[in-house]
Amino acid sequence: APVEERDLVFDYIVVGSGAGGGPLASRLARANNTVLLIESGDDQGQNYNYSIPGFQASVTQDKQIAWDIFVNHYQDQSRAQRDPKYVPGKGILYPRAGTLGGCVSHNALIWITPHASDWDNIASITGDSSWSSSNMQQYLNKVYEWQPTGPTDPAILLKDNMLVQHLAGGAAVMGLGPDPLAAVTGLGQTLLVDPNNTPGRDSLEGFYQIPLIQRGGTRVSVRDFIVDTVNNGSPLTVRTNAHVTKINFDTTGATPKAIGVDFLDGPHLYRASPLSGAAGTPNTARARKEVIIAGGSYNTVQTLKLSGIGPQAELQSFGINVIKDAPGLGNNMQDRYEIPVNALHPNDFAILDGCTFDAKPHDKCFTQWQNNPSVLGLRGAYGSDGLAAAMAVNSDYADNSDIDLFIFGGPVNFTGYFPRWGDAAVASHKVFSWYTLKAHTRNTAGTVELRSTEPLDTPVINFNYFDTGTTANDADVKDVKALVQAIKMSREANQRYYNYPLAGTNWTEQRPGADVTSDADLEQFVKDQAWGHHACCTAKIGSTSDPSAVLDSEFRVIGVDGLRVVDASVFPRIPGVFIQSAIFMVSEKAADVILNG
Ligand SMILES: Cc1cc2nc3c(=O)[nH]c(=O)nc-3n(C[C@H](O)[C@H](O)[C@H](O)COP(=O)(O)OP(=O)(O)OC[C@H]3O[C@@H](n4cnc5c(N)ncnc54)[C@H](O)[C@@H]3O)c2cc1C
Repeated sequence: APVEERDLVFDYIVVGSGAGGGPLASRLARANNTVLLIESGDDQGQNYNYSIPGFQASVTQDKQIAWDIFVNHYQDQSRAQRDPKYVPGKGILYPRAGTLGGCVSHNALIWITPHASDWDNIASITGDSSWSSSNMQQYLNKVYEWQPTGPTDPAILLKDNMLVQHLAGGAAVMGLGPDPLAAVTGLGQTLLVDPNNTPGRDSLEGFYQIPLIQRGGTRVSVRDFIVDTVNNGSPLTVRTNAHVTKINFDTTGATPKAIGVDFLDGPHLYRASPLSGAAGTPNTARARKEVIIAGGSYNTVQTLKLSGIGPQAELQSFGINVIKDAPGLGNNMQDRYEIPVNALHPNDFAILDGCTFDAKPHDKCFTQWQNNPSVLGLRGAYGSDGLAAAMAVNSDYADNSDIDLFIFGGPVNFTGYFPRWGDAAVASHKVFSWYTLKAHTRNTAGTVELRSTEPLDTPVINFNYFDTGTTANDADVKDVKALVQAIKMSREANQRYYNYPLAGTNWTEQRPGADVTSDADLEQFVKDQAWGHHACCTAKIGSTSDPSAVLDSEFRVIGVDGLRVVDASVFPRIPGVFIQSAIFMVSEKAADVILNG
């Protein structure tokens, strides 16, 4: 064989370097296995959009990083059009990242660890007690070996009196309102409370700081763990600018066995990238032991389907040779629902003075961030992701005692995702948003289907929101009503702002808007304008007797040898409040299962 081909034989091939693939590939290589990590994007670690937490909105627009995926919340286009974020002919923008570190390299950095019930549910579905919450704790400890976390320094927030007024209003709604005369110091105390490390935190309502994946005000995460793994001499080969098109199987035995992948070399090949257009150069790699797919909830499904694993009828309709009928693949997709309350002031928030969010010489906040490289408290607004603190709530519609509403606030004009949303989020310095993330959503009706057999095409993604999705046991009604409760709490926080007269100006509500008051109108607002960004569960782990399960409890694709999936798609039910910590833990667990059986 030519030298090149011999070079591309590894113990393990991992496809995708995000939350699922990055830690796993690093761990396998640190245990002295040769690993090929194939990533469609490239390394943007030196790009300020990556490293500055305050650029978490701008980074999703960075052409070097962005995968602009468009999805349908509703298939009925007349209904879809009710959302001002809708783009005719395309749908709703769902930002993804094609870069080293995956979406962890462009996300909002928020670090909230999963609920115990998330893991105990998998243990109970599969009968595999290694998924119990008590056993999963060790994997969180392993994540903390490489993942630093910490909140924004409260001192930064407390310098802005108008911001203090708003946050104190939120604390007051949660029964933790400081004495109006000592709002700054009282709020300072409240903001020391860590939502991940408070006893009983899964169900403890309160007002919390928001931990971020950062060290000293710089984003640090999966990308850095991968780079450190290469630099410490572990046998990890990272092949960036390489897009996997197909998994190859040996079908001579009784069970098909994954033996490698075909891929295309070249930058920005995937058509979700604004820089796409090139066709790439075909290449192939072989795995001695296993192939692990970690392309994320959309791309893992696409890659498996193109390779002959998926619902038989769908594969046959595209003329794809069926390796394994997996009726559940691409179904069961879940996501949060999120919704804002935006309040507009006549004047700017002081914390944003001089911030132009472009790292140009006139960007005073950038200069401050750059001149104080390691002291978080001195780095100013850009050391934060702009989201200051959160109300954690168990809504009246929750199925158990776990927190199911996370209502976070900050001086950001956030209304969801649409083209150039990142510019809109920071262009005005006059808007405060309380914005709710609904955890433990009940809709499992989302789907990812092939658009064509062209691997560089994006798939067709339907979320089937609310009443067009899961409706059994009033699932949709309860989710809507919980979100309406959150809007009311956000509005109450904005009212209580006036209890803390620190010279903040009067606000007017931009969205939902003063005229949207009845429950019926608020419910309609939620249905029209909610969005999500934690898509998951498209290749679920399940009991081997469940025909819709795609993976067994050890991440193996059921009915195929040498092939696992390790990313956001593996969850049977959407975990916790934020998802990256749960995926990192899954990735560490997968490494343990593969290395130690
Ligand atoms: C805008 C945004 C903000 C977010 N904010 C937060 C937050 O604050 N906190 C939180 O907990 N979660 C957040 N999330 C969610 C979280 O970042 C993702 O859920 C998580 O990164 C998903 O991990 P993954 O491994 O499944 O996929 P990804 O992280 O998307 O990684 C998949 C990787 O695979 C690569 N890939 C895909 N297909 C191929 C192929 N065929 N060949 C080669 N490479 C391929 C992609 O380029 C990508 O790098 C956010 C998500 C978004 C979109």
